[in-house]
Amino acid sequence: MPMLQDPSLKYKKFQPSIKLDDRTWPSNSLEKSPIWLSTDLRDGNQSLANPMSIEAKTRFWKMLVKIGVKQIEAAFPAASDTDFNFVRSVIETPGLTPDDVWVQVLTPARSDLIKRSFESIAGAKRAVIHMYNATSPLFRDVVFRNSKEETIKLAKEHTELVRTLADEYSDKYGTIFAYEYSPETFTQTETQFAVEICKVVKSIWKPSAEVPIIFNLPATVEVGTPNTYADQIEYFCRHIGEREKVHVSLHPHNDRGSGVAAAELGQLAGADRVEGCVFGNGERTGNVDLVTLAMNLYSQGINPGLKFDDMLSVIDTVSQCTGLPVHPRHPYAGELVFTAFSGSHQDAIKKGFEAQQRRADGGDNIWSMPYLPIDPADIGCSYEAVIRVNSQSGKGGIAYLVKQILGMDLPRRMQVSFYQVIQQASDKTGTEIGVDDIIDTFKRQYYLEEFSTKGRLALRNFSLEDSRGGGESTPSDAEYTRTFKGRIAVDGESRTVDGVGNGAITAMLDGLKKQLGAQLSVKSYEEHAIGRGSYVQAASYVNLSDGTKDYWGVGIDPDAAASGLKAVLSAASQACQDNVFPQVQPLTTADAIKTAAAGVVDNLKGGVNAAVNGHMSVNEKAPTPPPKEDEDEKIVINPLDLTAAKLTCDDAVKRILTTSHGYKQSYRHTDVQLVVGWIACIIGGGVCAWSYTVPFEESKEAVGVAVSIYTILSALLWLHAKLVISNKVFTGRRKTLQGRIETSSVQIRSTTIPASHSANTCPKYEIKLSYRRTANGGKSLINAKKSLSSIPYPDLFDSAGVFQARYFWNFLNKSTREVDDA
Ligand SMILES: CC(=O)SCCNC(=O)CCNC(=O)[C@H](O)C(C)(C)COP(=O)(O)OP(=O)(O)OC[C@H]1O[C@@H](n2cnc3c(N)ncnc32)[C@H](O)[C@@H]1OP(=O)(O)O
Ligand SMILES: CC(C)C(=O)C(=O)O
Repeated sequence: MPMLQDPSLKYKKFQPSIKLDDRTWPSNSLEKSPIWLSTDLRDGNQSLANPMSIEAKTRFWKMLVKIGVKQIEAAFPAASDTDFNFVRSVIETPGLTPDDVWVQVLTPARSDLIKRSFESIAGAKRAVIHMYNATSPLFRDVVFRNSKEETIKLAKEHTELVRTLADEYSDKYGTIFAYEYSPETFTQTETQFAVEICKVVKSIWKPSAEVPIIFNLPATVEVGTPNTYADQIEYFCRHIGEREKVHVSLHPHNDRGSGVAAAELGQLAGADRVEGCVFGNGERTGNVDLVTLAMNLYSQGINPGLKFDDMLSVIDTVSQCTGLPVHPRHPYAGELVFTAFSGSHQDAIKKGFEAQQRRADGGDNIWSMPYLPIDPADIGCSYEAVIRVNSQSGKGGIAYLVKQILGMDLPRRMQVSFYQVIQQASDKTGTEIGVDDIIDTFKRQYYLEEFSTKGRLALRNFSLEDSRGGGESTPSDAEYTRTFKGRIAVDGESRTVDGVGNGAITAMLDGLKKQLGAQLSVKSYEEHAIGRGSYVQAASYVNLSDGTKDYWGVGIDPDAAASGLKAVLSAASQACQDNVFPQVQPLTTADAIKTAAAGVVDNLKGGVNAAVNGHMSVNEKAPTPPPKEDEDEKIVINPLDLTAAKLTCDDAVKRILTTSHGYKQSYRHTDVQLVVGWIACIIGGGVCAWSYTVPFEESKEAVGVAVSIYTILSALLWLHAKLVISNKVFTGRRKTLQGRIETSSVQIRSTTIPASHSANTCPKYEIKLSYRRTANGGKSLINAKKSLSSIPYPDLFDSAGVFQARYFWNFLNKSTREVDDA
């Protein structure tokens, strides 16, 4: 059937029954959090194709308690045995329901169902009996065929029954009862009539200010704009009377998509309490979303009283218990809600983070960030998700990622240049380019880290000599010259290069011109430090020109001059690809193979030279920055003490995996050891102490048994340490959201090989890594791998025994990347 040209032939405009010209709610603002009631396990549950099992409800309940909900509608206990038994279990299971949590149950105004509901909450500490009957004209006429008087009578008589039973159960079990009454379909009910029926209910229940009666005013079906709801709420609040003994509660549904707005305006209009579901599950379009409401308050600087600092685990629990996914655009929780793909958004966010950091350094922590209403870190989301790159992205976003991951702050013009490289790749595939691909491309393009020997030109070693002219006096710039002498690998073949200039870079360019015929000049040069303290490195960016085309190069080195020279060779290597060096012929395939082989040989030679000369050639290591905590702390050990060296590395493994990689360490093995150890001590010590107080004849048997138990437990402890813990230094898990929730678990064992110093072999730190990635709560295996890697201790500790956290960080990252390639 087509949509109607004139929908008024079928649909009537919603007309509220009251006119509130002196409404005050538009001038109010939200200042505090409401009382929250989660109806996930009732309204949320009754609307599922497959209602939750007791196990799922229990898991959900625990999560609700953990995030701080104090009133939870557990079930419609008269509906089914599952619901009834679940209510029994939250009351009877020790530790499941803290003393300050109210267990709420729902019943219609029907005496058999009310009685059954009371049976379900017998023995509860605090219980809310929630009774409803529909009050709107449509329901009165069509569903119940009741007059207004009969409708009031229904509510009155069943409230009397609730009152009687509440007194009875209270006397018997000491339960504190609250009563919630819902004139169901409130928004479609004449508001005056809703007030009238609630006044009758109140007069029977006789509430107190200590335990107020709850009048829940549901938008059972959302039929009007949120302002009409707010008017109805304000009218109700003004006319209900004894306001201090009444909690006005909102129960918005979301049929028009404005459930959140209705709940917020309803609070402005005087409501004290909100009923809803986590992520807005519930009948049809759902109940109002508690996460959005709470986080809206949080983003205005108001503590919502609910904790969502581990949003991923909340998503995990809710989606697994309900079988409903969270939409990627869901406010605050969706996979994409803190992510920018588009260039102008990325640019603004990049600048925003830089400005935020500057303000934070000056002590101002107020969040003020383009496009991001809250700090993703507050709800446990990583910044890595903030910027993702596709064909809509711009230079700013790409530069942001390079800065976040490599610590390199690219000059503006270089951002444009590298952006073009990424743009081309992204245009070609038409898909998103992952962060790893961007970083990999960056390192390949500029010959960094593992690609440092892949350029056609690479620095082996060098020396710089100053010549100052002018005798004793300070030389002028014109008099000051520098001589560069060094070995440069040209397609893997070492050549001597020397040249003179007014600085290191011009001196090297002079050498390249003389020995390789390269006509290159510097257009711009910038450098900055990466890291702090003893880990500081220089990052250099140089822009060279051959007269027609520009080439960018990057260098990183602890020594500023070496970093500048590496940047020159990085740019010159690219110029080589364009054949601007007459003496460097284009590579043939055979050449390429030779070059690759020479690269390997050079690496080996480098190692030998390093061993002989006591230092590495300058182009061999350019590690990325370690986590900040590592930079702040300088760890020094006796470099000959292999145990200390191993322990330092073990500690670094734990620190890096928990901070940089976001793993949560599991302490299960330690807990087992502690518990068994304590039991052994308590039994052994206790029986020994007791045996002193009685004659030997009486105690000898018990002492014998205690000694045997102690010995067995000690043996078990030893076996557990030997066989299960063995060399395990880290076991951890982390959850990530990649369109679905994925769980990665990692286990690392470490050893020193060989275990002691030997004349022929350099001692190494070796790690065995086992990795598993699963989805679907562990049911679907995505990736499971093992790897073995090692690194010589002399690479990790300098001659003074200072731990090189940066190198270790690179080593560990490389090892984890090898297994986590899915
Ligand atoms: C807006 C809401 O979300 S309200 C909560 C809704 N949740 C649920 O319904 C989930 C649990 N419900 C159930 O398990 C069942 O519906 C029960 C146990 C409550 C009742 O089951 P049944 O007795 O089989 O009745 P049924 O489900 O068909 O309900 C409709 C009947 O109840 C009657 N009814 C509804 N409310 C009342 C009331 N307050 N007093 C008396 N009768 C009522 C209806 O008039 C209808 O009676 P009829 O069959 O004589 O016409
Ligand atoms: C029982 C009532 C509060 C209800 O769920 C509704 O009206 O939506």
